[in-house]
Amino acid sequence: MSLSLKKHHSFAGRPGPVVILVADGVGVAPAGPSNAVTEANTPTLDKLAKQTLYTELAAHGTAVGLPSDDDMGNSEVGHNAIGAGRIFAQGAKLVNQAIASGEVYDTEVWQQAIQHGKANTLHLLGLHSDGNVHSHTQHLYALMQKAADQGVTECCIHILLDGRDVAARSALTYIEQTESLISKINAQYAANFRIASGGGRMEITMDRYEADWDMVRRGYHCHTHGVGVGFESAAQAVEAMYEASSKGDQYLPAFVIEKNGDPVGRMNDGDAVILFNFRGDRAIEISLAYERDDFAKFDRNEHRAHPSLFYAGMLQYDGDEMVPQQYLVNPPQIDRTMGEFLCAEKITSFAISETQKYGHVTFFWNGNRSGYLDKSLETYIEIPSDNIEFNQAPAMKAYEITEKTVELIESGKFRFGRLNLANGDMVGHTGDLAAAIKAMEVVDECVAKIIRAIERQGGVLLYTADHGNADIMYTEKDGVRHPKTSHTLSPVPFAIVDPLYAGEYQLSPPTDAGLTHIAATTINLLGFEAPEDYQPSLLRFS
Ligand SMILES: O=C(O)[C@@H](CO)OP(=O)(O)O
Ligand SMILES: [Mn+2]
Ligand SMILES: [Mn+2]
Repeated sequence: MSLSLKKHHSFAGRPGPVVILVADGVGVAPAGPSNAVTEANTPTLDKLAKQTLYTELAAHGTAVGLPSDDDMGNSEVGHNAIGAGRIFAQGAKLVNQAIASGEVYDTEVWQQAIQHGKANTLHLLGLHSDGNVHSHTQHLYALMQKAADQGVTECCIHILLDGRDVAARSALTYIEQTESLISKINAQYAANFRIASGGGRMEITMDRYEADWDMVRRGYHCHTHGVGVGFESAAQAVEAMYEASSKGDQYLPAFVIEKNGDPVGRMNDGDAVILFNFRGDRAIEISLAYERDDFAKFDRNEHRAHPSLFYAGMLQYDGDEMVPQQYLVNPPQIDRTMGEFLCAEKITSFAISETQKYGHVTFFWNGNRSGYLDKSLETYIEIPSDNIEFNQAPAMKAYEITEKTVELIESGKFRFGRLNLANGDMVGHTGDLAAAIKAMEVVDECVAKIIRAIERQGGVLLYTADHGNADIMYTEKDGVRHPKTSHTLSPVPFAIVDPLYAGEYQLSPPTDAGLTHIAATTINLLGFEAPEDYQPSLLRFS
């Protein structure tokens, strides 16, 4: 199918650029003391929610290609949906299907992993929860059971504690479930399955967008060479770390399970390693560390020589850079994204965010493609994020992103642009209500500044979010508040700020309006008819 767009039948577009502002993690939930969005003083956002050109969009579950409507949204599926204008079955669903059909075990990669596991040891590494954003323990359990059924007796599980997609201190629940399957398998097959190492996902292994390679270094040495504080069991490790500080699971340090002072599961030559995460952003760096011969981001031989391993991912996390080379399930094939259509029409555009969300407005936006679609038309800008817990600096880099965005809008060089303000999400994940309120006030100020630039240029601003987070900061049970660090199932706001608006169109959202409807809407506002197979525009033109 061709990538060219037809001129719109009635709307020629505005003189200034169309800009999409994604306020990451800012959903719409009932007002109340746990809602940082409504508790914050946000005059600009309040005004947007009251205008006629305002609606709310579904941002979770089947509307964004997840297995069920119990699945909260996340940045990957949210930005994929906004950029692609259609619903694609996402990693979580594709892995469920491949496991249910047994297809995953027919792959050459699985069979080779089993050969290595039978001759040596199979290592399964990944995020250890049922959050279904990066991974799901049911996937881990299916792989463990199948490996055992196929004759693997030596298997090490390396667990990354979550507390970010699930309750802040829920690691012990998942450890208990995993230990119980381990006991069952070990009894059934006289096998030696065991948890070998672990640590909090924001402390080791799962860095993204090269924000902090040291995290990956710590995780690599922990899982591979057994470097970390030693404990007799994972439960004991977590209990001891809970005693020692008030940190949630995501921030707990690296630990190693030892027997008589020796790690129970170092990686050795000839072993197989499977990373069972399905989402890409936080899986790419550790994959590079395991599979690239010329890897140079840190010294893998610092403690012991880097072993020769058979490495595979659950999915291929980056199809352009082919990371990893070996994988079990084909990733979603997201084609014909909005960016490709706009480039084909020679529309100039910018994308900007800080490191933590930079790949969201580029890689995820473009259907998981690395790099520029067309460098002569696009400008991508990354403002470096700080490596701290973001409740300590809830403004993050929002002011810097805003200042640069205003400059890009006013340069007159761009017809389209998108930016992501990370605050609602990254501060929301810390579970710190006061900081999240502050974060929302910063977002409000930044939105106001961007609106003024749009007004000066006669452009259009689309204000929205990719999923909820800051809109529910705690839950309450028996009078006790439990911080909620995860995303929410909330819809997200969608407001059009069009200073030259003269009634040329009305907002007319279908009942199932979701993030995938933004692309066609944007294309209309740029003066084109949307591609026929896109989810329909939210606008009706008179
Ligand atoms: O931090 C992350 O990796 C996820 C939560 O697991 O958040 P987001 O989808 O907003 O990037
Ligand atoms: Mn997000
Ligand atoms: Mn998030």
